[in-house]
Amino acid sequence: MIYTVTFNPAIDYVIKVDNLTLGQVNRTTREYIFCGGKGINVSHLLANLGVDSVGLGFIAGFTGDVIESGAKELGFKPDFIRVREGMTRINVKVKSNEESEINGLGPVIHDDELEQMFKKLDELEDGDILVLAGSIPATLPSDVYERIMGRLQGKDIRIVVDATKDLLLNVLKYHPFLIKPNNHELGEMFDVVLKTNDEIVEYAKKLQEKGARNVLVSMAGDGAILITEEGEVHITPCPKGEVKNSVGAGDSMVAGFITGYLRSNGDYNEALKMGTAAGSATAFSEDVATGEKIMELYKTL
Ligand SMILES: Nc1ncnc2c1ncn2[C@@H]1O[C@H](COP(=O)(O)OP(=O)(O)OP(=O)(O)O)[C@@H](O)[C@H]1O
Ligand SMILES: O=P(O)(O)OC[C@@]1(O)O[C@H](CO)[C@@H](O)[C@@H]1O
Repeated sequence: MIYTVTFNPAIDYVIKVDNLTLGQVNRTTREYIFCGGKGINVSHLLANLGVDSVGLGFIAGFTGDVIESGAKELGFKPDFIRVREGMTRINVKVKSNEESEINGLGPVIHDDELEQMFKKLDELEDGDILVLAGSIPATLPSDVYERIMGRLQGKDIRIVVDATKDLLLNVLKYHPFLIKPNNHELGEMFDVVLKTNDEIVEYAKKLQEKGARNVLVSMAGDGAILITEEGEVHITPCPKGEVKNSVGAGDSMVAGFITGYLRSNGDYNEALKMGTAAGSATAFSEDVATGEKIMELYKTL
């Protein structure tokens, strides 16, 4: 089974505003509300491709209820832990002349609630896939991803981590199957600005030296570079199209990659192709892309 963990789910409130002006009343011209958070987006896209998954994470308050019922509608099994303090956040994504995001704090997670999550994850079995994606609420210890991976050591579980900076760097010693920084995040980890594909490959390999197995570096409209555990470098451009909402493109890429990898019995070219199709299909959609849209783009790659 594939399990996704979203420590800090969100309702994404995506609004379009003409010429956003700070300090004034602005009015939306379009608005959308989606169930979000990185792991949830991964489960959503997997469901759109007909792949089953279980969504784990913490929810709270009435916004948490929306996430729970939303998950069922989106087609994956919710197994969230309801926490007692605070509420699931609402993240605001403003599309104007520029794209801006305001991501909320999320609820307070107490030690006993975190322990419940550890217990659930202890039940994972050989052959399962675990996706740890997104930020963690400020009330949680910053080594929580490391602690999860440490507990699962010794089991044959492929772990995918989509996180930034120290959250990601600190788990590399546990040899995650896949990590997916974007090119900017990769540069930030080493305090450099990466401009060329050669530089991206060089720094992605440094993450492998630290323990990562496969490193997938996404580059928004410029495609992606995969460095496999065998040291092969695959570079893929991405399809061109009208970008409608790139929120969740990275999560879609992760879900597409997993689907392509599983369906082809471990062919990394296929995984990258499906990942690229899924990422771009979401960028060209208002919400996480449908299976039809993904397969349409996949055929063009
Ligand atoms: N403008 C675009 N045009 C075409 N494809 C895109 C575009 N933006 C994203 N994609 C697709 O989605 C993939 C992931 O995008 P990106 O690098 O923006 O991930 P990310 O930074 O993790 O995204 P996010 O945090 O918004 O989910 C890209 O490799 C590409 O396949
Ligand atoms: O605050 P985090 O956890 O880093 O990111 C949360 C988030 O921006 O990521 C998803 C897109 O990748 C959105 O659905 C969600 O709002």
